[in-house]
Amino acid sequence: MSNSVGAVIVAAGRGTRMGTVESKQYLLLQGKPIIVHTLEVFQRHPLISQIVLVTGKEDVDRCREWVKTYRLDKVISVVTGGSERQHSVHRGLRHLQTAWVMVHDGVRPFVQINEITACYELAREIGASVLAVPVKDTIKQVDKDGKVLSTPDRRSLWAIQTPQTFRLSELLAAYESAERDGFLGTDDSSLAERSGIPVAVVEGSYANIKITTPEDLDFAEFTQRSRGEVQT
Ligand SMILES: Nc1ccn([C@@H]2O[C@H](COP(=O)(O)OP(=O)(O)OP(=O)(O)O)[C@@H](O)[C@H]2O)c(=O)n1
Ligand SMILES: C[C@](O)(CO)[C@H](O)COP(=O)(O)O
Repeated sequence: MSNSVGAVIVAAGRGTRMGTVESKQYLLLQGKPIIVHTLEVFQRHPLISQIVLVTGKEDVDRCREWVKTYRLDKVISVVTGGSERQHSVHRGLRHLQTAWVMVHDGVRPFVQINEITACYELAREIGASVLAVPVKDTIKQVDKDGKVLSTPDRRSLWAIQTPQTFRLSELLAAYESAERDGFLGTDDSSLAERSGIPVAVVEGSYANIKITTPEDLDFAEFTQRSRGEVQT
């Protein structure tokens, strides 16, 4: 139990920026739903013993079917999410029984096995970890009228991805505290940070995109095809 690792995969969003009728996590990539590609990476990882999939109420049945069809036997529960990502993660966390948890976006199917391992190892050492990449562009802080306020030093800026790894009990406490205080964050680490949990970054890959807008689908098709060709 002390080293056991579970994953909460969140897929209860509506994908409004993608603009498709079908929610983006269920669009097909090389003939398979994006969410299944994501689940398969965690299913394959030897460290992961349990997976909780969080999805929309109307999608629970088809997700359970895919769990059977694709033999995703580490998936212990398919549960319904909430109106914000944070609520969906919180619901998922309550169903895990492991010591450690990795929270991951269902629409990041290109995370690699070695990245998951590195995230777990750094979390064990530091307390918590997030996968991330250094930003490539210059970032400016801009006010509501479009006026540039400052240019932060790029060397200290990282674009944060998932997985994000924590002790399950500590992350649950951070989620309870955020709920009590009405704090809404855009990632899990921001809740951990405000609870005083030390978090460190693991340098990942620019390929671990969050499929968000239509142009991401071209990249996703290309990446999935080329990875398939390398494996065959
Ligand atoms: N209420 C929500 C919102 C988001 N997510 C999940 O969190 C991940 C990251 O969210 P994002 O890519 O921003 O997805 P959406 O919220 O679906 O996209 P949009 O903001 O364009 O509607 C996705 O796997 C999404 O399904 C979730 O489980 N529950
Ligand atoms: C958690 C996350 O993937 C980190 O990049 C991201 O913040 C989630 O995106 P959302 O738009 O806030 O749902």
